[in-house]
Amino acid sequence: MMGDSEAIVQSPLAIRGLTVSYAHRPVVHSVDFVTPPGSMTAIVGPNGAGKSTLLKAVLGITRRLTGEVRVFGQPVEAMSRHVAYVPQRSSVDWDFPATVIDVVTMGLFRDLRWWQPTRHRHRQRALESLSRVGMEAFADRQIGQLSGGQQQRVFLARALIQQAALTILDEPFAGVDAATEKAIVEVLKQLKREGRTLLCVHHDLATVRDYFDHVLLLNVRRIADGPVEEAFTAANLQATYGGRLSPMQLVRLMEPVAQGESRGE
Ligand SMILES: Nc1ncnc2c1ncn2[C@@H]1O[C@H](COP(=O)(O)OP(=O)(O)OP(=O)(O)O)[C@@H](O)[C@H]1O
Repeated sequence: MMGDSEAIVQSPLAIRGLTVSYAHRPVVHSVDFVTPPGSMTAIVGPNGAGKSTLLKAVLGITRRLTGEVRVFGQPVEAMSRHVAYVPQRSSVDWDFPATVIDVVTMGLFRDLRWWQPTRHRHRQRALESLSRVGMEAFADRQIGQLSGGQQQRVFLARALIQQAALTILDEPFAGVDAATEKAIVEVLKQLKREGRTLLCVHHDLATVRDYFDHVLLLNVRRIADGPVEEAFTAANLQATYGGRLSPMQLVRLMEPVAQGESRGE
Protein backbone atom coordinates (compact mmCIF):
# COMPACT_ATOMS: atom_id res chain seq x y z
CA MET A 1 0.00 0.00 0.00
CA MET A 2 1.46 3.34 -1.06
CA GLY A 3 1.81 6.07 1.58
CA ASP A 4 0.64 9.63 0.95
CA SER A 5 4.11 11.09 0.45
CA GLU A 6 5.11 8.27 -1.89
CA ALA A 7 1.96 8.83 -3.96
CA ILE A 8 2.82 12.54 -4.28
CA VAL A 9 6.40 11.85 -5.44
CA GLN A 10 5.12 9.45 -8.09
CA SER A 11 2.24 11.63 -9.17
CA PRO A 12 2.59 13.86 -12.25
CA LEU A 13 0.50 16.45 -10.42
CA ALA A 14 -0.39 16.88 -6.75
CA ILE A 15 -2.36 19.92 -5.61
CA ARG A 16 -2.88 20.63 -1.93
CA GLY A 17 -5.05 23.34 -0.36
CA LEU A 18 -5.21 25.45 -3.52
CA THR A 19 -7.18 28.68 -3.20
CA VAL A 20 -7.35 31.45 -5.79
CA SER A 21 -9.19 34.73 -5.23
CA TYR A 22 -10.20 37.55 -7.51
CA ALA A 23 -11.08 40.77 -5.67
CA HIS A 24 -11.17 38.92 -2.32
CA ARG A 25 -13.67 36.37 -3.68
CA PRO A 26 -12.37 32.80 -3.79
CA VAL A 27 -13.10 31.28 -7.20
CA VAL A 28 -11.13 28.12 -6.39
CA HIS A 29 -11.32 27.10 -2.75
CA SER A 30 -9.14 24.63 -0.80
CA VAL A 31 -8.75 22.15 -3.63
CA ASP A 32 -6.81 18.93 -3.06
CA PHE A 33 -6.23 16.74 -6.08
CA VAL A 34 -3.70 14.11 -7.18
CA THR A 35 -3.43 12.68 -10.71
CA PRO A 36 -2.41 9.04 -11.09
CA PRO A 37 0.48 8.52 -13.56
CA GLY A 38 -0.67 7.82 -17.12
CA SER A 39 -4.24 8.94 -16.42
CA MET A 40 -6.47 11.07 -18.60
CA THR A 41 -8.62 13.29 -16.38
CA ALA A 42 -11.55 15.51 -17.34
CA ILE A 43 -12.20 18.56 -15.19
CA VAL A 44 -15.92 19.26 -15.35
CA GLY A 45 -18.15 21.84 -13.70
CA PRO A 46 -20.56 24.63 -14.64
CA ASN A 47 -19.57 27.97 -16.18
CA GLY A 48 -17.62 30.04 -13.69
CA ALA A 49 -16.74 26.98 -11.54
CA GLY A 50 -13.05 27.94 -11.60
CA LYS A 51 -11.82 25.27 -14.04
CA SER A 52 -9.60 27.57 -16.15
CA THR A 53 -8.46 29.41 -13.04
CA LEU A 54 -7.40 26.12 -11.45
CA LEU A 55 -5.28 25.28 -14.52
CA LYS A 56 -3.73 28.76 -14.63
CA ALA A 57 -2.92 28.64 -10.92
CA VAL A 58 -1.29 25.24 -11.37
CA LEU A 59 0.85 26.68 -14.17
CA GLY A 60 1.71 29.84 -12.22
CA ILE A 61 -0.07 32.10 -14.75
CA THR A 62 -2.50 33.15 -12.01
CA ARG A 63 -1.30 33.80 -8.48
CA ARG A 64 -2.19 31.24 -5.85
CA LEU A 65 -3.50 32.70 -2.61
CA THR A 66 -2.68 29.50 -0.74
CA GLY A 67 -1.72 25.99 -1.64
CA GLU A 68 0.99 23.88 -3.06
CA VAL A 69 1.43 22.40 -6.52
CA ARG A 70 3.92 19.58 -7.05
CA VAL A 71 4.96 17.78 -10.23
CA PHE A 72 6.56 14.41 -9.45
CA GLY A 73 7.07 15.65 -5.91
CA GLN A 74 8.92 18.86 -6.92
CA PRO A 75 7.52 22.41 -6.88
CA VAL A 76 5.86 23.01 -10.26
CA GLU A 77 8.09 26.04 -10.93
CA ALA A 78 11.14 23.76 -11.06
CA MET A 79 9.40 21.27 -13.32
CA SER A 80 7.91 23.52 -16.00
CA ARG A 81 9.75 21.80 -18.85
CA HIS A 82 7.80 18.62 -18.02
CA VAL A 83 4.42 20.35 -18.28
CA ALA A 84 2.83 21.29 -21.62
CA TYR A 85 -0.17 23.62 -21.81
CA VAL A 86 -2.82 24.01 -24.48
CA PRO A 87 -4.68 27.24 -23.59
CA GLN A 88 -8.20 28.13 -24.63
CA ARG A 89 -8.10 29.09 -28.30
CA SER A 90 -10.13 32.22 -27.58
CA SER A 91 -7.49 33.51 -25.14
CA VAL A 92 -4.94 34.06 -27.91
CA ASP A 93 -4.40 36.91 -30.39
CA TRP A 94 -4.49 35.05 -33.70
CA ASP A 95 -3.74 38.24 -35.68
CA PHE A 96 -0.21 38.21 -34.33
CA PRO A 97 2.10 37.77 -37.33
CA ALA A 98 3.55 34.28 -36.96
CA THR A 99 3.55 31.14 -39.05
CA VAL A 100 2.32 27.75 -37.94
CA ILE A 101 5.86 26.42 -37.66
CA ASP A 102 6.88 29.45 -35.53
CA VAL A 103 4.12 28.64 -33.06
CA VAL A 104 4.98 24.95 -32.86
CA THR A 105 8.71 25.66 -32.44
CA MET A 106 7.80 27.90 -29.49
CA GLY A 107 7.09 24.65 -27.65
CA LEU A 108 10.86 24.12 -27.64
CA PHE A 109 11.68 27.49 -26.11
CA ARG A 110 13.14 25.95 -22.98
CA ASP A 111 15.60 24.00 -25.13
CA LEU A 112 16.58 27.01 -27.24
CA ARG A 113 19.00 29.82 -26.36
CA TRP A 114 18.34 33.33 -27.61
CA TRP A 115 21.55 33.38 -29.63
CA GLN A 116 20.78 30.07 -31.35
CA PRO A 117 19.04 30.21 -34.70
CA THR A 118 16.24 27.69 -34.93
CA ARG A 119 18.06 24.72 -36.24
CA HIS A 120 17.07 22.41 -39.04
CA ARG A 121 16.59 19.71 -36.37
CA HIS A 122 14.00 21.86 -34.58
CA ARG A 123 12.10 22.46 -37.80
CA GLN A 124 12.08 18.72 -38.39
CA ARG A 125 10.68 18.12 -34.92
CA ALA A 126 8.00 20.75 -35.50
CA LEU A 127 7.05 19.12 -38.81
CA GLU A 128 6.79 15.74 -37.08
CA SER A 129 4.45 17.20 -34.45
CA LEU A 130 2.39 18.88 -37.17
CA SER A 131 2.08 15.62 -39.08
CA ARG A 132 0.69 13.92 -35.93
CA VAL A 133 -2.21 16.37 -36.03
CA GLY A 134 -2.56 16.37 -39.83
CA MET A 135 -1.24 19.93 -40.26
CA GLU A 136 2.15 19.43 -41.93
CA ALA A 137 0.97 21.04 -45.18
CA PHE A 138 0.16 24.27 -43.29
CA ALA A 139 3.64 24.76 -41.79
CA ASP A 140 4.36 28.08 -43.50
CA ARG A 141 0.81 29.50 -43.27
CA GLN A 142 0.12 32.58 -41.14
CA ILE A 143 -1.77 31.52 -38.01
CA GLY A 144 -4.44 34.17 -38.60
CA GLN A 145 -5.42 32.36 -41.79
CA LEU A 146 -6.38 29.11 -40.05
CA SER A 147 -9.84 27.85 -39.15
CA GLY A 148 -10.68 27.34 -35.47
CA GLY A 149 -10.15 23.58 -35.70
CA GLN A 150 -6.81 24.06 -37.45
CA GLN A 151 -5.70 26.53 -34.76
CA GLN A 152 -6.54 23.97 -32.10
CA ARG A 153 -4.50 21.31 -33.89
CA VAL A 154 -1.54 23.71 -34.08
CA PHE A 155 -1.74 24.33 -30.34
CA LEU A 156 -1.77 20.60 -29.77
CA ALA A 157 1.31 20.22 -32.02
CA ARG A 158 3.06 22.88 -29.93
CA ALA A 159 2.38 20.78 -26.83
CA LEU A 160 3.43 17.55 -28.55
CA ILE A 161 6.86 18.88 -29.49
CA GLN A 162 7.61 19.35 -25.80
CA GLN A 163 7.22 15.60 -25.14
CA ALA A 164 6.05 16.54 -21.66
CA ALA A 165 5.13 14.00 -18.99
CA LEU A 166 2.03 16.07 -18.14
CA THR A 167 -0.16 17.91 -20.65
CA ILE A 168 -2.80 20.36 -19.45
CA LEU A 169 -5.52 21.36 -21.91
CA ASP A 170 -8.25 23.99 -21.55
CA GLU A 171 -11.29 22.98 -23.62
CA PRO A 172 -9.46 21.52 -26.62
CA PHE A 173 -12.75 20.60 -28.31
CA ALA A 174 -14.41 24.01 -28.05
CA GLY A 175 -15.68 25.14 -31.44
CA VAL A 176 -14.09 22.35 -33.49
CA ASP A 177 -15.93 20.08 -35.93
CA ALA A 178 -16.54 16.36 -35.32
CA ALA A 179 -13.58 15.26 -37.50
CA THR A 180 -11.15 17.51 -35.62
CA GLU A 181 -12.55 16.39 -32.26
CA LYS A 182 -12.01 12.77 -33.25
CA ALA A 183 -8.46 13.52 -34.46
CA ILE A 184 -7.60 15.33 -31.22
CA VAL A 185 -9.03 12.54 -29.06
CA GLU A 186 -6.95 10.00 -30.97
CA VAL A 187 -3.77 12.02 -30.37
CA LEU A 188 -4.60 12.36 -26.65
CA LYS A 189 -5.31 8.64 -26.33
CA GLN A 190 -2.01 7.89 -28.07
CA LEU A 191 -0.19 10.12 -25.53
CA LYS A 192 -1.88 8.15 -22.77
CA ARG A 193 -0.74 4.88 -24.35
CA GLU A 194 2.81 6.29 -24.27
CA GLY A 195 2.39 6.63 -20.48
CA ARG A 196 1.89 10.40 -20.45
CA THR A 197 -0.65 12.07 -18.17
CA LEU A 198 -3.39 14.39 -19.40
CA LEU A 199 -5.61 16.84 -17.56
CA CYS A 200 -8.31 18.50 -19.60
CA VAL A 201 -11.11 20.98 -18.94
CA HIS A 202 -14.05 19.43 -20.74
CA HIS A 203 -17.60 20.65 -21.24
CA ASP A 204 -19.40 17.83 -23.00
CA LEU A 205 -20.62 15.55 -20.21
CA ALA A 206 -21.87 13.03 -22.80
CA THR A 207 -18.31 12.16 -23.88
CA VAL A 208 -16.61 12.05 -20.46
CA ARG A 209 -16.99 8.29 -20.09
CA ASP A 210 -15.75 7.58 -23.60
CA TYR A 211 -12.75 9.92 -23.66
CA PHE A 212 -11.47 9.90 -20.06
CA ASP A 213 -10.56 7.41 -17.34
CA HIS A 214 -10.61 9.88 -14.42
CA VAL A 215 -12.72 12.91 -13.59
CA LEU A 216 -12.50 15.90 -11.26
CA LEU A 217 -15.86 17.51 -10.52
CA LEU A 218 -15.33 21.12 -9.56
CA ASN A 219 -17.57 23.93 -8.44
CA VAL A 220 -15.20 26.34 -6.72
CA ARG A 221 -14.50 23.44 -4.36
CA ARG A 222 -13.58 19.91 -5.31
CA ILE A 223 -16.88 18.04 -5.26
CA ALA A 224 -15.40 14.63 -6.11
CA ASP A 225 -12.66 12.99 -8.11
CA GLY A 226 -11.51 9.49 -9.04
CA PRO A 227 -11.96 6.87 -11.74
CA VAL A 228 -14.86 7.81 -14.00
CA GLU A 229 -16.89 4.73 -13.06
CA GLU A 230 -16.67 5.69 -9.37
CA ALA A 231 -16.79 9.50 -9.38
CA PHE A 232 -18.95 10.33 -12.40
CA THR A 233 -22.20 9.52 -10.61
CA ALA A 234 -25.63 11.14 -10.74
CA ALA A 235 -25.24 12.27 -7.11
CA ASN A 236 -21.86 13.94 -7.76
CA LEU A 237 -23.12 15.59 -10.95
CA GLN A 238 -26.15 16.87 -9.08
CA ALA A 239 -23.88 18.26 -6.35
CA THR A 240 -21.68 19.94 -8.98
CA TYR A 241 -24.31 21.34 -11.35
CA GLY A 242 -27.28 21.71 -8.99
CA GLY A 243 -30.51 22.27 -10.88
CA ARG A 244 -28.72 22.94 -14.17
CA LEU A 245 -29.04 19.25 -15.14
CA SER A 246 -32.50 17.74 -15.55
CA PRO A 247 -33.30 14.25 -14.16
CA MET A 248 -33.53 13.01 -17.77
CA GLN A 249 -30.06 14.36 -18.60
CA LEU A 250 -28.67 12.62 -15.52
CA VAL A 251 -30.27 9.31 -16.51
CA ARG A 252 -28.80 9.57 -20.03
CA LEU A 253 -25.33 10.34 -18.67
CA MET A 254 -25.44 7.19 -16.55
CA GLU A 255 -26.17 4.90 -19.50
CA PRO A 256 -23.17 2.69 -20.28
CA VAL A 257 -21.22 3.38 -23.48
CA ALA A 258 -21.79 0.37 -25.77
CA GLN A 259 -18.69 -1.66 -26.62
CA GLY A 260 -16.93 -0.21 -29.66
CA GLU A 261 -19.30 2.73 -29.82
CA SER A 262 -18.01 6.25 -29.41
CA ARG A 263 -20.44 8.84 -28.11
CA GLY A 264 -18.31 11.53 -29.73
CA GLU A 265 -18.98 10.30 -33.26
N1 LIG B 1 -8.91 37.76 -14.46
C1 LIG B 1 -10.03 37.70 -13.73
N2 LIG B 1 -10.38 38.71 -12.91
C2 LIG B 1 -11.50 38.64 -12.15
N3 LIG B 1 -12.33 37.59 -12.12
C3 LIG B 1 -12.05 36.55 -12.95
C4 LIG B 1 -10.87 36.55 -13.78
N4 LIG B 1 -10.83 35.38 -14.47
C5 LIG B 1 -11.93 34.69 -14.08
N5 LIG B 1 -12.66 35.38 -13.18
C6 LIG B 1 -13.87 34.92 -12.49
O1 LIG B 1 -13.54 33.75 -11.78
C7 LIG B 1 -14.59 32.78 -11.86
C8 LIG B 1 -14.05 31.49 -12.42
O2 LIG B 1 -13.70 31.70 -13.79
P1 LIG B 1 -13.09 30.53 -14.69
O3 LIG B 1 -12.86 31.11 -16.05
O4 LIG B 1 -11.96 29.92 -13.98
O5 LIG B 1 -14.30 29.49 -14.71
P2 LIG B 1 -14.54 28.25 -15.66
O6 LIG B 1 -15.03 27.14 -14.81
O7 LIG B 1 -13.32 27.97 -16.49
O8 LIG B 1 -15.73 28.80 -16.56
P3 LIG B 1 -16.20 28.48 -18.07
O9 LIG B 1 -16.76 27.10 -18.07
O10 LIG B 1 -17.25 29.50 -18.29
O11 LIG B 1 -15.00 28.64 -18.98
C9 LIG B 1 -15.68 33.43 -12.70
O12 LIG B 1 -16.63 33.96 -11.83
C10 LIG B 1 -14.97 34.51 -13.47
O13 LIG B 1 -15.84 35.57 -13.75
